[in-house]
Amino acid sequence: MTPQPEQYDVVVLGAGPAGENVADRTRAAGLSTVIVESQLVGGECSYWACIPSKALLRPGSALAHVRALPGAKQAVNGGLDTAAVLAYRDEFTSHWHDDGQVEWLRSAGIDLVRGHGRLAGERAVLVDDERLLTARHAVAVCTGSRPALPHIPGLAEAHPWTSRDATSSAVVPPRLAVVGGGVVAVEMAAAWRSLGSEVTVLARGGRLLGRMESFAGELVAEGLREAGVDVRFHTEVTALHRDGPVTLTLGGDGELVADQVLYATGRLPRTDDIGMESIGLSPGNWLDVDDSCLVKTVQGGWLYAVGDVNHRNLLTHQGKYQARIAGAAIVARARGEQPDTSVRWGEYAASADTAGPPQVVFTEPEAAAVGLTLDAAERAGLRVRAIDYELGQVSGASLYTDGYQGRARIVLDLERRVVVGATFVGPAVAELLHSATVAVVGEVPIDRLWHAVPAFPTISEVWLRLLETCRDSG
Ligand SMILES: Cc1cc2nc3c(=O)[nH]c(=O)nc-3n(C[C@H](O)[C@H](O)[C@H](O)COP(=O)(O)OP(=O)(O)OC[C@H]3O[C@@H](n4cnc5c(N)ncnc54)[C@H](O)[C@@H]3O)c2cc1C
Ligand SMILES: NC(=O)c1ccc[n+]([C@@H]2O[C@H](COP(=O)([O-])OP(=O)(O)OC[C@H]3O[C@@H](n4cnc5c(N)ncnc54)[C@H](O)[C@@H]3O)[C@@H](O)[C@H]2O)c1
Repeated sequence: MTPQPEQYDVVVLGAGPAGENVADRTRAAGLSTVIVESQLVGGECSYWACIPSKALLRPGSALAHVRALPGAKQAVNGGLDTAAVLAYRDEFTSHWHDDGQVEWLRSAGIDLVRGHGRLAGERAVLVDDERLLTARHAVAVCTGSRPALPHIPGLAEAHPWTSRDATSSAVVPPRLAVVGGGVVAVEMAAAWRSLGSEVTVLARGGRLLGRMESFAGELVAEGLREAGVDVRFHTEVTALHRDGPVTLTLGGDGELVADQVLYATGRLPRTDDIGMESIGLSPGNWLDVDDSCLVKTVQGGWLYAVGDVNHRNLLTHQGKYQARIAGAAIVARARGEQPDTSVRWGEYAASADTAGPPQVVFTEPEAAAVGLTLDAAERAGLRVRAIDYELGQVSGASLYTDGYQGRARIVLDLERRVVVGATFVGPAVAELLHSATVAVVGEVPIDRLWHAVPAFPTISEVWLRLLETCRDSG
């Protein structure tokens, strides 16, 4: 029997950072809003991704900085306290309980329905076949993504770790093999190495962090190797066999035995079991959206897809940004307005998604980038120039740690004389990134940047050095 419909203005499917922020915006504007969640309110980010991974990484990076600082290093008598690091991580995930986030929903006036939601035709979501939620104005699909595992003989039987296990394990594997050369691979390799695992990274390509400038991957590989990680390139895993430990067969390069293997080989959309067929769409695909996150192939202006599930940028801050834009568009359309989603940097267009989003990789050294790489800018047809500077030559950096190593690059658009991309790699560069984001998004003319004076002696003085290098080299 079909349950009685419960009508809301907005139904949000998935309570990760994207879903929470859509709901926040629509509810704050006075639209009745319900959110459906099958696991924990807060999503992957809070419990199996950003938060636990950064809690695992931070102690190792703090220790590395102290160990590189004369006077302070003498105070260090041992390594990390593994139990204390894992306890710190567990605190940050609230021991995998979502009471705090449920309370936030309640205080914001957003209704929560727990269970697995599926679209049930236009403007309707059926939860566990028990409750039927209908939406007067919009349904927002915010179901996120999950790890993609390749088809390799023996992989399923080897019970590999995915990002979920790598961020929540209570046990440090003595030997950890990490397959992949992207962000999850390098961050988790760094974290578990700092906790004592013998880590081997198996990258099938010739570099790490393929979406960043190539020097970022090179410096991160160097940092991993200095920490004792065995980083191997052009290495393909062709089969796995678990017999207690797991044996990985490496195409053309023998075998590797490990206690655990992490597969960090990208993501798939969680759209395979959300009722896509009920609205004429195929399950299992990323949802293609316009700049206000409205699903392009669905008529009637009621279906939005926000966050990882639309594949624009798989990052929490971009999902939250899209949610603010989509929320504004839903509210405007609910008021009968026609929001103009074509205005770049306008209220209803997630333009920053396509300008190159900011991202920090929290390894040691950190890699932080925003906007276009030199290659991407050239491929986009821009006439550009890269300006590089060694970060270790900046006073603030040399004071930060002894023997500071790092590099900065800005990509300058020679026609418009604005910065279209920036990359910083080095210890503690994460907090530098927002200065670059403001310069890129604000399209600040390089002549005006001379007046943005960085304080002495901070690492930010690299901006001045980059401008001087640009001037001196014509
Ligand atoms: C190890 C790791 C580390 C990361 N670190 C960072 C970082 O430092 N910074 C950063 O910006 N990004 C990071 N990311 C990426 C970030 O986690 C994602 O971009 C972000 O979580 C996406 O948010 P979302 O709301 O789209 O989806 P999710 O966080 O995946 O949330 C989706 C929610 O929907 C629920 N759901 C799914 N299907 C249904 C259904 N049918 N019914 C009901 N509920 C459903 C899920 O249970 C989940 O709670 C990391 C990712 C990984 C894997
Ligand atoms: N600090 C952060 O911002 C942060 C941290 C972690 C994850 N994330 C986000 O999460 C997303 C997922 O991260 P990820 O590292 O899983 O994906 P990714 O796309 O960054 O990297 C996937 C890696 O796996 C490799 N790969 C793919 N298929 C393979 C196969 N069959 N065999 C061997 N290697 C294979 C790719 O070449 C690549 O090196 C990313 O888009 C990232 O933006 C962000």
